[in-house]
Amino acid sequence: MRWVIALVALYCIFLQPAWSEDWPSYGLNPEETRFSNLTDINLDNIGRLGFAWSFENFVVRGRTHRGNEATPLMVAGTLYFSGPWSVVYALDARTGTLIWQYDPDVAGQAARSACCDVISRGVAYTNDRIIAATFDGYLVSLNAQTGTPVWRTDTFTDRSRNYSITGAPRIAGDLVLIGNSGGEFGVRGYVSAYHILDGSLAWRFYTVPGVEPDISDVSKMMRNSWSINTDWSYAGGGTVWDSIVYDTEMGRVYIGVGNGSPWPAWERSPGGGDNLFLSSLVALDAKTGAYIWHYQTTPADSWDYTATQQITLAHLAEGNSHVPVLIQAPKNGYFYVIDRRNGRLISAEPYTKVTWSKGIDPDTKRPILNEEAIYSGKPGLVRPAHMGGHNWQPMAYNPDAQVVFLPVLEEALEYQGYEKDRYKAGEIRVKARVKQPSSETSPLLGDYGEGVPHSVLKAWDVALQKEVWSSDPMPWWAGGVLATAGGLVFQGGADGYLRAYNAEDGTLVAALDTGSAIMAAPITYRLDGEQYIAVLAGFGGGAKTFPSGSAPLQFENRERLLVFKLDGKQIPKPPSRAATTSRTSHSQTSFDFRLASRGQKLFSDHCSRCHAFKGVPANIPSLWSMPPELYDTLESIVLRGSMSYAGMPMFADSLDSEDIKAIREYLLFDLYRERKKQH
Ligand SMILES: O=C(O)c1cc(C(=O)O)c2c(n1)C(=O)C(=O)c1cc(C(=O)O)[nH]c1-2
Ligand SMILES: [Ca+2]
Repeated sequence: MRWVIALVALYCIFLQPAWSEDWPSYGLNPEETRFSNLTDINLDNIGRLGFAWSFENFVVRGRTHRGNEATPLMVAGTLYFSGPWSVVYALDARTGTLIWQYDPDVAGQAARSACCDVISRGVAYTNDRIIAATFDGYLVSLNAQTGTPVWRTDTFTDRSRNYSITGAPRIAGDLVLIGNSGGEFGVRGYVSAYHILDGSLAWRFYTVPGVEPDISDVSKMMRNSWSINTDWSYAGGGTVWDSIVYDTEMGRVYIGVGNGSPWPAWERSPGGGDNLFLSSLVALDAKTGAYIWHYQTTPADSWDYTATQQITLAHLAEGNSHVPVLIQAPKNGYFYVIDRRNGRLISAEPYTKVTWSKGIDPDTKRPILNEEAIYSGKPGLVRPAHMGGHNWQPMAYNPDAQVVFLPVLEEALEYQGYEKDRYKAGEIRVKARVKQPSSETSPLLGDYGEGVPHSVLKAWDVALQKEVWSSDPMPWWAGGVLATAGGLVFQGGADGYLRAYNAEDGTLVAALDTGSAIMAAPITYRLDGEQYIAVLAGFGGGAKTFPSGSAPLQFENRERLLVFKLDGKQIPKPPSRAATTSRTSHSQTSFDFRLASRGQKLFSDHCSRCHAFKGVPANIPSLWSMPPELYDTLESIVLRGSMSYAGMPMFADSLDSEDIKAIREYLLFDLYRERKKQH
């Protein structure tokens, strides 16, 4: 008996992975499980969790606070993370003292290419280097001790298109991999691998065909899945904007590919076709980038059903053998288990209510399309909605229990085709719009429409492909997840709570009110014998307006890093939110109604993708509550970029002086009308 214990002890000392106390990569380990083996904080003492310290000194431009989506890294006592505008921070992980900060000075104009805020999901660490990707497309290697740049390389192939980067780079041996974003603007997706040593390009893989002739069998295979009438001025889409995973066992990387440009397949590729590799998982040789296999989750996608969501590597029993699998819950509502060796679909089951499809055909392994989801010539009511049943918010996987803890979005929206296609560089090019189900369509949802939108956390048995438990509903757009061997699952919420659940049965065991909406995933680390939980807070990203029940309706939306430990203190909250009322003392009293009505349309086409409509609370400043003098300087702001540093880009390529007069007329007329009503 004693030698068994000794062996176990030896195992613990020597075979414990090196990352047991650090958090050295985006998903904790190469498999990206986000399951930590730390147990100091556990089910018995979770009630004692409290506040340790916070870091609040983020680079903020102008009045606009942005979202925080990064997963911090903790390596040898230092925390590394990226915030809005791709600024990288290195902090003492015990105290929160800033060690260095690297600001890549992303041009404010780059915000023009943001579908979903100027955010960043994190950095990579390897051999005393921090590798960061900037929103405007550069990959930078920094000395981890000092933050001094070692090399910097431009990852964009075509700067006339609206590419951006929000995803975290991933390390694969001596290479670093990075994709990009812009699927909503008309770009051609690709992933690039660079040598860590000097930043030189090792390989690049395009996810959709280009305009050049096809030389390889893979590009011919892709091409054959697109119509010959494809309008390549949209460039196809297929951005690799989030998940890339390195399989150390097989020397491969798996990439998750995004939606097409434009969204409706019938507009994109008239005449049909699956449009490879949109909405697909693709396996590539890590050293060369050569194609190995793919599995397309949503053939001919028309709903922004990206397959960019987190990919986690696992092993599952199948008969008598152990199969290396990858698991993913993409936006489209199905949970996939795929054989890593060959891309074979092992199983797929809906993790939320799904209306666009009636299941996966067991023979063809393809989804069975529900024709009602097609919105050509009529609205299509679809669940999940375009933000997905699951978005970028990371999930966690306990490999022993074979259970995933998944942040799920419950939402249904109505899609409509949108003729607008006045192609100006820098405009959203999706040719579709989404709206709340109308009185005409919502009865069609039946019980599929109940209580949406909201968030839930689900425990999902990967082997059985079924739900184990589900949390109570939370405000929409809840955060990423961390699971620990202490029997706990952590998740932040838009309502500002950091919650801990009993992993086995989903009982809520702690709920700490931080006053700050949390979208990012928590991490945990251990230093000097003390376990910490750290999470970035701050609302933004693809969620533009503050959801009902969310913290920023009550407290100022601020970027924060919050760190917790046992027997901590009371959590300080941000200041109460200043009331934002429509107000101006502008003196204009007579209006040109035709001009104002044109302005309303221009606002909707160009401004509303960032600025919310009147009365809707959001973190991008409202155009209904500007200081009066700004209404008279709109032209210099919009056409000459006088506020571009703050992230209000120049629109001289798509709007002119007459347009600005119209937008101004609309806003001032609306404010005047309101003032009249009040008197
Ligand atoms: O197609 C794309 O290139 C692309 C990029 C991004 C991004 O990089 O943030 C998002 C999306 N799509 C997207 O569809 C989406 O729902 C989304 C949410 C968020 C976010 O940060 O909250 N980004 C993105
Ligand atoms: Ca997208």
